[in-house]
Amino acid sequence: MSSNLVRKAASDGPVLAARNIVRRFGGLYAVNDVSFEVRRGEILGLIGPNGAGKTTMFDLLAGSIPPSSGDIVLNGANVSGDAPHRRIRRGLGRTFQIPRPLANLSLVENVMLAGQGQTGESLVANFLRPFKVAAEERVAEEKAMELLDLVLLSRLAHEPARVLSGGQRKLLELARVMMADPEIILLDEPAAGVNATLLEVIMDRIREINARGVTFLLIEHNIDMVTRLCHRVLVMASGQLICEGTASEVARDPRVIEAYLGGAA
Ligand SMILES: Nc1ncnc2c1ncn2[C@@H]1O[C@H](COP(=O)(O)OP(=O)(O)OP(=O)(O)O)[C@@H](O)[C@H]1O
Repeated sequence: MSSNLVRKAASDGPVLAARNIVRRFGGLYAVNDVSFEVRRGEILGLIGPNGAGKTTMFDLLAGSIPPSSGDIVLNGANVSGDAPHRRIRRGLGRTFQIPRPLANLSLVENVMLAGQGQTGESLVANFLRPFKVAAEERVAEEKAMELLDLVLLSRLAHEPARVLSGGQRKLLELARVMMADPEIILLDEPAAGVNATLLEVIMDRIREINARGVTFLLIEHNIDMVTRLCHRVLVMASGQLICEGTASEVARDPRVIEAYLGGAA
């Protein structure tokens, strides 16, 4: 892949930061005063027992829901009030636990659809500037093919997405999210429902994309994957951040053991 598929860092500080984030659902504090920073270039894991608040935290970071209080800072800019598409433009990508590609479109079309701001998106522009639109589409297709190559799916590029296994859908999702040149990708349970062989491929691809300068924050229940992949790990329980450190540090922490064995910390 050419290096121009990875955008240049906008600043030297943390890529993403949560500052005293609170999110209530009625009387329930799903996220309760959580602060952390995602360092540029790292693979950071977010773990915790069921109901800890991890998915809610992702929804808050991506802008799907607003915080009750606190701030989200992306590349030094406070984006707490920004809609998801504005955060995508600022370099934040997100994948979902269960990817839902458009089943009847080819893989390359699915990846191209994730592209941003092409002239062809406007009907008027399409009519007035057909050559520009065609040229942009060619560039987008080339980039989509490069990304499919990166996730080892290029031989299936023109097959409909419905032929893919669960694990291959996760790889397609990685290519889709890369189409917008993210600086950081939020990965929601990349190992869920994936067979052991494909899991190795997914880990290898995440490492490769990370080596090209993309930062990752990932929610994962597969502790083996977290241990092998993540440079650092955050642990949430009952809406709070209870511990952070390397995988082996957090595994030894009594608060983490208590959270997993005894329910809430
Ligand atoms: N839209 C909502 N309305 C009400 N309560 C919610 C809502 N979303 C999440 N919750 C509650 O917030 C808490 C945190 O849920 P969340 O899904 O963020 O946990 P999680 O750590 O992602 O869990 P899991 O590992 O099971 O996915 C839970 O008690 C959940 O029931």
